[in-house]
Amino acid sequence: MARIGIIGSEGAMGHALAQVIAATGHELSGGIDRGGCAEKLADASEVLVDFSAPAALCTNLHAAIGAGIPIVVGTTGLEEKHHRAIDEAARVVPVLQTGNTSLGVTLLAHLVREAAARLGPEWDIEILEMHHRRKVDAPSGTALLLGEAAAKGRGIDLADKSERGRDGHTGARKEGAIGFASLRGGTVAGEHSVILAGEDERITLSHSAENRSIFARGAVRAAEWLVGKPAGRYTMDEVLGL
Ligand SMILES: NC(=O)C1=CN([C@@H]2O[C@H](COP(=O)(O)OP(=O)(O)OC[C@H]3O[C@@H](n4cnc5c(N)ncnc54)[C@H](OP(=O)(O)O)[C@@H]3O)[C@@H](O)[C@H]2O)C=CC1
Ligand SMILES: O=C(O)C1=N[C@H](C(=O)O)C[C@H](O)C1
Repeated sequence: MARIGIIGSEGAMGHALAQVIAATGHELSGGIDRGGCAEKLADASEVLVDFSAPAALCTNLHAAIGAGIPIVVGTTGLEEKHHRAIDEAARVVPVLQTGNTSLGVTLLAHLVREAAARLGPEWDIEILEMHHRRKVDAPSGTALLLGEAAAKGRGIDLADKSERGRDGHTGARKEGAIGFASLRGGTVAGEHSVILAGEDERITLSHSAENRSIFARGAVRAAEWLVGKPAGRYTMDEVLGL
């Protein structure tokens, strides 16, 4: 059983995490939100779970390093500089970052990679996501994770091929592009579809989150798995043995 500290504890994910921590017999060492002291929380914890905001990431990584404990980063909307900071931190403590902690999406990424690897670039890949009206980042972390999986399958760099935010006279679709589209509304917990569109046929690989408990369960599983691991950057694949 692990002593788990939550960053973003009053948020939607913070509440879902607290429920899973209680239900699984782990101990909640505390929680912070904006203005809270990450160092103090880290000192009281065996592992941190961060579902807050990108602006908090560096402080949270430093707190984990200061206390010498692992951290799960579930926050999305991360940029290149955040990934560099995660790589740096992972030299000192165990860090797991993912845009989606659920078993279903972790498996879906494998299926997407496999499909992209087997189908040629004449199959257009489009990623569609829908989330609740409160979501502040787009495309979702999951959509980007699925885009990375498709790009890996194709042996290309996503940054070179991604098409985001089409509007106006865009011109025809570029061969080999990976497109993203984001919808926002209501209370949708998370819908993702990867559409592979070929000549006269289409494959759609989809995942629907019915509520946030799937993310919370995955994050708590990742947290308990990380305790005692050597420094390094880990993935949900490793946690779930996929
Ligand atoms: N990887 C995954 O599987 C999942 C990832 N997410 C991601 O997790 C994040 C949180 O989602 P959600 O819970 O829905 O969002 P909410 O807005 O409901 O909660 C965010 C919480 O983080 C707090 N927060 C904001 N800034 C800071 C800061 N600088 N330091 C500490 N706490 C801070 C907020 O406090 P305050 O109100 O005071 O600003 C709030 O309590 C998002 O990036 C979301 O995309 C969500 C679900 C699953
Ligand atoms: O903000 C959310 O709610 C979610 N965020 C993650 C994302 O950006 O993909 C995961 C999940 O889809 C819910």
